[in-house]
Amino acid sequence: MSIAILGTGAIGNYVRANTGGKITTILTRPERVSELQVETGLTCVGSAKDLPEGTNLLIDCSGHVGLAEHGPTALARGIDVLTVSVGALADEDIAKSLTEAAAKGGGALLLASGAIGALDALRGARVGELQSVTYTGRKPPAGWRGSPAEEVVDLSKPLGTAVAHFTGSARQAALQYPKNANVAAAVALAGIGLDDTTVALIADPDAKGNTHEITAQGAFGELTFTITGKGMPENPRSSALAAMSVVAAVRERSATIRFA
Ligand SMILES: NC(=O)C1=CN([C@@H]2O[C@H](COP(=O)(O)OP(=O)(O)OC[C@H]3O[C@@H](n4cnc5c(N)ncnc54)[C@H](OP(=O)(O)O)[C@@H]3O)[C@@H](O)[C@H]2O)C=CC1
Ligand SMILES: O=C([O-])CC(=O)C(=O)O
Repeated sequence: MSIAILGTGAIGNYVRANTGGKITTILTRPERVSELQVETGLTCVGSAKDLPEGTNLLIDCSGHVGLAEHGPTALARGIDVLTVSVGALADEDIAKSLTEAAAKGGGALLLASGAIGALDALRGARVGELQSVTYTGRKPPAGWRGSPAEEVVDLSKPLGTAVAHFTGSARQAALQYPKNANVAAAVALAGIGLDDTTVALIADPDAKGNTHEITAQGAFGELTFTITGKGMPENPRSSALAAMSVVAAVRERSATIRFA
């Protein structure tokens, strides 16, 4: 298996450090190719067109823009793309370009479970009638820096109480919070879709970590799921589990017994 990675931030570096040398190529911004090559000793390229022949997996840990820029080219070359940037699919143009490239080239877009769980249960539950799914994302105030939460609440001052700075659909959440609501999109895509999944995003001074909660009702019964994830030291906005879920997906790719 020949694997490339896009993104050398908190998630990308964790993934590279925990996949036992399986990642041999870094796809980066063109201006960073030489510097990263010296720093890592790996093959570095500035475009998905230049990924070495034989690459069969590109791991995207870069965010929506990186997936939109490079995903279609990789998929059109028949390279599978495993992504954490799930919320990018809320943009209909990006979703169309990824879908068409995958259909043309035969690569598959693989969605990492990321910072959340219970997606397997939602996928099963939607086979029966799934009536409602809600997702609530709760992070300490610092976890919302650089997001539209700053237009609603002053994150530089101590918050006395929890503030819900967004309520709406998973599609709106994913489009407005590209660095914070990939989980909302994943819940929606596993369940009743981006427009019918109800989302609330909360800055909470008492939050013990990045808390994600799902409730669902349907023919299967009822589901409540809560996880409080630790933020990554390099980027408290991103939960460590998001990076771990990518490592798990890479490890399981070559396993003969694995979850379907
Ligand atoms: N599915 C899930 O559960 C989760 C998904 N995410 C998603 O993962 C993304 C990455 O998270 P994290 O690692 O913490 O973020 P970081 O900001 O730490 O790292 C992002 C990395 O991606 C690179 N990058 C961004 N855009 C491009 C581009 N257009 N071309 C090439 N490289 C690019 C950055 O490079 P540079 O420094 O040059 O900008 C940087 O190396 C988040 O933005 C979010 O969308 C995050 C958490 C959970
Ligand atoms: O890492 C998290 O806790 C969730 C996150 O940022 C996202 O969904 O984009």
